[in-house]
Amino acid sequence: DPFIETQIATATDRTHIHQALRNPLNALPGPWHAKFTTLPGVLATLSKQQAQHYHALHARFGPLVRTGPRQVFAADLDAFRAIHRVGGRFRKADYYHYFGTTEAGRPPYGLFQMTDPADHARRRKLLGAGFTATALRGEWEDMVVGKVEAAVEGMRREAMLDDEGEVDVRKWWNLMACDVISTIMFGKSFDALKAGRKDPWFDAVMVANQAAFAALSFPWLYEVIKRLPVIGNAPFFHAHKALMGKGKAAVKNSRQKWDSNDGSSSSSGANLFAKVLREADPEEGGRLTDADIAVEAGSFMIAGTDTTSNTLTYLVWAVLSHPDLQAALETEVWETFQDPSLISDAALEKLPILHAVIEETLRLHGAAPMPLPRIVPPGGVELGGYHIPGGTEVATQAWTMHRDPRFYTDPERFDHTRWLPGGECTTSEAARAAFAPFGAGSRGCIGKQLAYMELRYGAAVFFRAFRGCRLAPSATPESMLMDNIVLIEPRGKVLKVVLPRAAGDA
Ligand code: HEM
Repeated sequence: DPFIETQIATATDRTHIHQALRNPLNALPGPWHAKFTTLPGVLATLSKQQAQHYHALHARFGPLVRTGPRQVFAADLDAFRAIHRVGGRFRKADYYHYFGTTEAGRPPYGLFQMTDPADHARRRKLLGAGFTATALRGEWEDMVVGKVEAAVEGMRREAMLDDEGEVDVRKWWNLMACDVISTIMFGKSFDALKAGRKDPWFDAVMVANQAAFAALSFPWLYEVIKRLPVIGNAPFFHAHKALMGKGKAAVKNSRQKWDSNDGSSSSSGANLFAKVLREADPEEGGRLTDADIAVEAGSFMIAGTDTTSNTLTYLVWAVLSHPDLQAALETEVWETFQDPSLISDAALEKLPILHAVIEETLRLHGAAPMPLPRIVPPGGVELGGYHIPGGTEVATQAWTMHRDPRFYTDPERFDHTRWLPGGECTTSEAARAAFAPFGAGSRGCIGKQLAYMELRYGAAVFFRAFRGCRLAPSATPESMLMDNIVLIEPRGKVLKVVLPRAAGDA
């Protein structure tokens, strides 16, 4: 069994002490145990301190740190550029195979999970056309507006029913982001906003993620337990089946006739794939099987929901924590759009304060600041003055790049003025180059323009509707501490805001 062979090879590699002593990575700075194990990073991840753990190692050991027998972290601009350069030969680590809706680590892989550069380039070409700003504005902007307005309306309703006038904005941003991406992927929204709660599909995602993490971190144990009678039947090992089952709806709606989709349930129900398949040349289109569509639909749901909604949540938190900024943003959106019919994504993009607030939120609270592991190409590379052998895993993380005082003055401080004309993020080449909330290069976020559209509309419609809102007493800095396993989330899980009583009348 090739799988068992790989596991034995990996385990032997980890435990062979004499091999560890000959490793060229021994020249790199790092904790002593990095020669033998990656376990401290796994444990930090389990305690939701993934990016923070590696950040602390950078603070202690510098921009290049060895973190495991064959694992290195880099936080230098040159190293970052080399690793993520378009056309560069660093491929994604196999780790990504564990982030899908299929059985842990098993194909078929979606765009996010693919590690083979040629496979990825083909798939990206096929799907990418649907995610440019122009395509999104032409095909989905009205739908996004509808979902954002429904979320803000839901917040208003919930606050009115609450004695203190409080509402959990994180919940509503999450439902909004879910309905947006499900409409694009499935042709029909999951209707989370209508139901007022997350679709049960996400429960299966959570269980599948836990199984994937177990399979990745403790492969032997996982494979053994999975094969045991009774316990091997536990939902933990089978959550992926429900996810793939739901994916069939995406397949069905990819066969619908594509015409300008308004995203409502009454439209044809055509989804992104209907357009992709219609426009791709038959040979390329033919490469997208039913299973591929089901996998992509699920994978985009995962990549496109909590990311955007947690970023919007932190945006509201950051703005309400700075009353002068709140007043300035409220005035900007209110005065520019006294006539709400003038609001459009293209117009929102031009608002300086809104733009600056979004960028600064993405710098300090971007939802995906985690390590992005890549594999050093055969022959090895020079990084930060050290030779890194081919096959080494090397990771960069936005968490550290975005908090580096070499690139940003007083980096931990939320200061949107950095992004205003003349601010350091518009004048400093290094500040711009280190900013990578959506990753970089050919594996950068395909949903970046959609995320910006949701962030712009979400923030503008919210601060226009709820002028003078404030943080609820429960929204303390402790409750908003960032936990991180891949994505960030507030430790308190909710962000409660007190809405003004006559909110939304405007
Ligand atoms: C604020 C919101 C978002 C943030 C911060 C974010 C961040 C990221 C990052 C850092 C990566 C690179 C991962 C890596 O290199 O390992 C990525 C990739 C990706 N994102 Fe996003 N994302 C966001 C929203 C979205 C949305 C809305 C979608 C859905 C359309 C999406 C879909 C994807 C996909 C499919 C990839 C893989 C792209 C590829 O490998 O070609 N993301 N995202």
